[in-house]
Amino acid sequence: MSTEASQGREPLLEVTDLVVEYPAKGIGRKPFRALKGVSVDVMPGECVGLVGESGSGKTTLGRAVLGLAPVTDGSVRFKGREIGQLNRRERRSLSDSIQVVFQDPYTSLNPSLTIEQTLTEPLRVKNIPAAEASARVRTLLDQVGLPANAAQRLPREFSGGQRQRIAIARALALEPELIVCDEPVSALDLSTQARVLELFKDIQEATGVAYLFVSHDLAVVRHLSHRVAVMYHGEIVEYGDGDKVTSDPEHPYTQRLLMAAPVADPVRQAQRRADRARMIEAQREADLQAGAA
Ligand SMILES: Nc1ncnc2c1ncn2[C@@H]1O[C@H](COP(=O)(O)OP(=O)(O)OP(=O)(O)O)[C@@H](O)[C@H]1O
Repeated sequence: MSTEASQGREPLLEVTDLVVEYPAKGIGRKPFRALKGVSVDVMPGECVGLVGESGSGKTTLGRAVLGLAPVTDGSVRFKGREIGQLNRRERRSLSDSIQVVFQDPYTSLNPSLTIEQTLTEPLRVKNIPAAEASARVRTLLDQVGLPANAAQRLPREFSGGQRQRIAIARALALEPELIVCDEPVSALDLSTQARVLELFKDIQEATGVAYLFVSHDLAVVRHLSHRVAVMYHGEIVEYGDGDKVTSDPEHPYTQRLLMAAPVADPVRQAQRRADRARMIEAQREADLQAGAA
């Protein structure tokens, strides 16, 4: 099913029968199959919500889209190209086209860089002249609802919601076509969540960027997803129109999710996600450096 705006167009992202296995921990043990044949697609300018409980495989799917998961079988195609078969130059260009926003705005920003430095870093790698980069920073700050004087300040001077706006601005710096949003509002209080979700929506309307929006919270994905995929134990059990899936689900698991309480141990969950976000960021930076070399 496609959104009205995207009818007749090719998918931006096409994941087909994807299997991801993590290596066995210990001799004689089997690899752990985190994704068991997952198919999902995202059209240009669309938001596809990926919802499911902790451990269902959402982050693994997001990592596979970024080319960072051990794909055992199936395919991940971006604009028709198999991600695993890209050469170094193509991978670098993919890093520009697919960006990521993580859950924790406290750990995803470098505390020693000013906001201007944070936002110009990806532009510097692309050899964009300093004056042009500065102008771009002003535009990005405006786009995410922050004042121009935020540029000279450090992340610690901002609230969680403001930091997430900065992380979104950084993701937008290279004008990506797709942003993988990995629980981007889960660390925020409810009213801040609502404002940041509105921002995601406004940005999508203004720029036409597509989102793969990962969340454990059905209420969050409902807010901006055109389509919703529900994950359970490494499989997609329900996939379709966002309103339908989030208000009148067919699968018993989605029905339970609709009634479910939030995560049992949010502190542990946040810690695990922060660790993984750091790992993903380090891998992407290593990729970028390797590409720039
Ligand atoms: N690097 C890894 N090595 C081994 N197993 C892993 C690895 N990363 C994730 N897993 C396992 O794969 C399964 C899916 O994990 P994943 O993080 O994708 O789920 P999730 O739905 O995003 O959960 P959460 O919301 O808690 O992050 C889990 O059982 C997890 O323990």
